[in-house]
Amino acid sequence: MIQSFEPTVNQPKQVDYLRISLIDRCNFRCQYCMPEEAELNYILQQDLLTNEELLTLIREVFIPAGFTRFRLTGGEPLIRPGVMELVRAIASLDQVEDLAMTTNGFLLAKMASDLYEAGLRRLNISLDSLNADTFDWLVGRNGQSLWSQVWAGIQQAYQVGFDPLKLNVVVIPGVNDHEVLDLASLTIDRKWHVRFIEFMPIGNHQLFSDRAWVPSEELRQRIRDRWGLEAGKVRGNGPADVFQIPGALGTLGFISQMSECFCDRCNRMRLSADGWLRPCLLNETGQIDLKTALRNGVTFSKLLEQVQNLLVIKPEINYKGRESGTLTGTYSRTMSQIGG
Ligand SMILES: Nc1nc2c(ncn2[C@@H]2O[C@H](COP(=O)(O)OP(=O)(O)OP(=O)(O)O)[C@@H](O)[C@H]2O)c(=O)[nH]1
Ligand SMILES: C[S@@+](CC[C@H](N)C(=O)[O-])C[C@H]1O[C@@H](n2cnc3c(N)ncnc32)[C@H](O)[C@@H]1O
Ligand code: SF4
Ligand code: SF4
Repeated sequence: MIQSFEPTVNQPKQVDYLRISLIDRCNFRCQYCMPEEAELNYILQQDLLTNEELLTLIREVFIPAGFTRFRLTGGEPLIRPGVMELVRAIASLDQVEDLAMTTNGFLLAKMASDLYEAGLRRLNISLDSLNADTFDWLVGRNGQSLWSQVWAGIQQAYQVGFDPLKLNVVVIPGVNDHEVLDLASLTIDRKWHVRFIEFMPIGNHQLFSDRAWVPSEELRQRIRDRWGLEAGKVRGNGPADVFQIPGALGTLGFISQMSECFCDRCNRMRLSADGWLRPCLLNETGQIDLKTALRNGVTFSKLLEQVQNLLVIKPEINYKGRESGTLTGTYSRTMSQIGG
């Protein structure tokens, strides 16, 4: 497996990265994603892609279409039955250059070691607060302190050797934005990569209208004022702009889909747990139902052709709604259903 860091340059990217949602369910109810009161129609068991179907699509369609990097997400990927076997099978494919997972970390203390042994090397873990009460409120599980369980999962993943280890923080004004310096300081003597994500209007519209989002540049200025901030020496495959505190072991990433536009370097598509291929997170145009086609016996070459056609038109589909009001529209699938 090839390490995925590369020099700091922004250039148009080949679309070679597939985010796969393994399941739309979750053991958390994050306020910004799938709050307790949200009425969600979960995918029925029979509509989920089976492990075998998913592997077939990766082997026969996505790899031939040029995808070499895969991220497993959800919902919560670690509650997907058979996740370990799936990781092992994907990691063993020769053409797979990068296999990563985005998780809430709750089950990592007991699963990190087996995941590493199965071939996973990169983990992005959500950690929105260092305060147990704020965290429990944010993940919608008041009264049960989950923070220490997630923190133990992060430590375990670090010890097992996951590198890079990234922590994702969705910054919500008045909720956790005052913790930005504390969270940033985690990178000083640990080789962790803390990424601040601007809150997007998918998931909890009420919270978004009440609180809105904090521009990354404002966060950077606070960090600059405290320690100074320089361009990161390495960057990932994704939308984050990478910086670091001078002399720090880790880095700081800023995912700024509200204040900036990184769509010109978009290198990804998304596959939902029920087999819909989506060319853009924030634009619902152009999705294709690969599961139904596969189950109806459409040939692999025909499926490949459909994906290749979608790749051709993806630049036209990439998110263009900033000025035309898409941000206030409602999406038919939420973040937990798309995979972030
Ligand atoms: N607008 C937009 N946001 C994205 C995109 N990819 C990721 N994000 C945002 O970044 C968050 C964190 O993404 P991760 O799942 O950690 O993955 P990543 O940052 O792309 O991963 P790396 O491969 O480690 O760089 C997602 O939940 C989204 O909020 C994208 O293509 N477009
Ligand atoms: C949908 S979750 C799925 C994976 C896993 N359950 C987790 O939380 O890491 C993927 C990412 O989406 C982010 N996310 C969810 N809703 C968001 C929103 N409305 N705005 C910005 N990021 C969001 C989460 O913080 C997480 O980093
Ligand atoms: S952000 Fe992740 S952990 Fe939180 S509710 Fe959404 S899917 Fe679950
Ligand atoms: S908003 Fe769409 S086009 Fe832009 S980076 Fe995200 S997925 Fe790609």
